[in-house]
Amino acid sequence: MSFLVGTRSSDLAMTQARQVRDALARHGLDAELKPITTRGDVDQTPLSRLGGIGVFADAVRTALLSGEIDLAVHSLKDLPTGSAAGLRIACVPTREDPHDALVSRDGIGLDDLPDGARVGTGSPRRAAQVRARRPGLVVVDLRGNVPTRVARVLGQDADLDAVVLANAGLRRLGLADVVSEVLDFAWAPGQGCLAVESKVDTDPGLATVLALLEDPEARRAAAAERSVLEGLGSGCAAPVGVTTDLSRGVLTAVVMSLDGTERVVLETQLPASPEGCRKAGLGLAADLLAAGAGAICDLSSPGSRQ
Ligand SMILES: NCc1[nH]cc(CCC(=O)O)c1CC(=O)O
Repeated sequence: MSFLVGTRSSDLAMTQARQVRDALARHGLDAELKPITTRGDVDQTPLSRLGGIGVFADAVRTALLSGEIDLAVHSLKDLPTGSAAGLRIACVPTREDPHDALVSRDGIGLDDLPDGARVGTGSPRRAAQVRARRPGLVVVDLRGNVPTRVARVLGQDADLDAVVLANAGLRRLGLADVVSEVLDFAWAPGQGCLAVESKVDTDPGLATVLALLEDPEARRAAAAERSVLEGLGSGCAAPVGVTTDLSRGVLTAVVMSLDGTERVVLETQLPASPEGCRKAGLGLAADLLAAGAGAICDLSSPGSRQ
């Protein structure tokens, strides 16, 4: 019996799904890839207007529920925080680097770009962080898959001086060489993690193997980080960044104004269980709101959280 692994049709999504397929094969399970085109791949409207949450995941989840595929491989940060009826995140494999990366020409770092340089990102969080660090730079809205975005800086018709992308996506695509600087920005909740989703009542043999691919540390960090967004009620066009330091057991969250001039930063201790981590993240979100996070940006509007 061969299982069908569904994912978005982008290079990155297919590469991620291939990794999961290969891991299943190492445990003796046969699986094939099935690309699924989503609204987020077809529509080039800025994510902050498209109603970001779930834009990439919905079509893949529908295919999973209908039995067209047996597994869905998502970038965890693109999954809506609420659970989907009948589905579960069967495993969170070992996390890639969660940081953002700057891609510029000649390896120029963020602090060395000249004032007026044009930096591309479609993420309000990344835009706020770039503006906070370098108010003299011009942030340009950007969509498209990872290679397309890199080409805006390094391609023939380059029109930007730099772009900010997830280091995880670049590394998975074998593009680590183009990175000029790994940024110390607070990252998007779940960035660098995959979520392998199945039906609650999936094949028991498949469920057993998926449990072997689980990285408990990645699951804890993902649970903590995602619950911050859940607690803020964010979709989120709101610039929300997090960092998790599992060795110290600390989750930090930052809510920024879009122009990068204001921020509220708080941290909390993480307990051992994923459910405890989720509660800690929800508590941190409540504390952020009590500290005025809702006054510096619109936390409720839908949009990108890349
Ligand atoms: N929103 C698009 C998206 N979803 C996941 C990744 C990269 C991989 C990851 O963050 O795990 C990206 C590209 C990016 O943010 O640059």
